[in-house]
Amino acid sequence: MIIKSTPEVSDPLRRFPGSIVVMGVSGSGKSSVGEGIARAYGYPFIEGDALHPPENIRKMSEGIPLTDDDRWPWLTAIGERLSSSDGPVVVTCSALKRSYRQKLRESAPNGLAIVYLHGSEALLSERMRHRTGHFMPTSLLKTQLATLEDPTGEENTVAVDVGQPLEDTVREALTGLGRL
Ligand SMILES: Nc1ncnc2c1ncn2[C@@H]1O[C@H](COP(=O)(O)OP(=O)(O)OP(=O)(O)O)[C@@H](O)[C@H]1O
Ligand SMILES: O=C(O)[C@H](O)[C@@H](O)[C@H](O)[C@H](O)CO
Repeated sequence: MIIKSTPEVSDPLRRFPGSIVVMGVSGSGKSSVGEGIARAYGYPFIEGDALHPPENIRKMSEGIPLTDDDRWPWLTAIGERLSSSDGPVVVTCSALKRSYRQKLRESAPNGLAIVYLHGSEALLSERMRHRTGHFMPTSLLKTQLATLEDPTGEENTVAVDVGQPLEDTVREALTGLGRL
């Protein structure tokens, strides 16, 4: 008897053809997971925090939350990287509000997937407390969570719970991207 193989429901190595934004509040794992996705796909990795104007970094370091006006030039800089890139890239950006994500989507010429990393406040603050040499104080996590507009259900969006080992988080993100 010949058993016809069914097509894979989800192939983690089926690469999303456009760029990918890895989003979430501070400490949700954007850099770690973004690097993992970029490595798996062979796409360049862009650390969104490196595109902040120095004044934004100074504010956050002092425990002052950013405003829309602070974030807009930063989102523009990230959008420029998306629009000027020759091929798809993976970029990290907290992208807390729907309007911010809309701006990023409009900047990506070949479509944009969003990987949304989420976890409990207790878990995220614990991870932030344990990392060293990062400018972002744990005290800002509360305002990050208060500002966050959940992207679940938006176009080309994959939500991943980060309450699991990093490799599993990356694998789940790749599986979700493979389904888009
Ligand atoms: N399953 C996991 N998924 C993601 N990150 C994890 C996981 N387990 C542990 N971590 C750790 O959580 C910490 C926060 O991750 P990371 O710095 O990548 O977050 P981030 O969202 O980029 O933060 P920020 O926006 O503040 O720069 C790191 O120390 C990372 O190693
Ligand atoms: O949107 C914001 O309030 C900020 O940009 C932050 O989210 C940081 O960029 C980042 O996450 C660093 O910890």
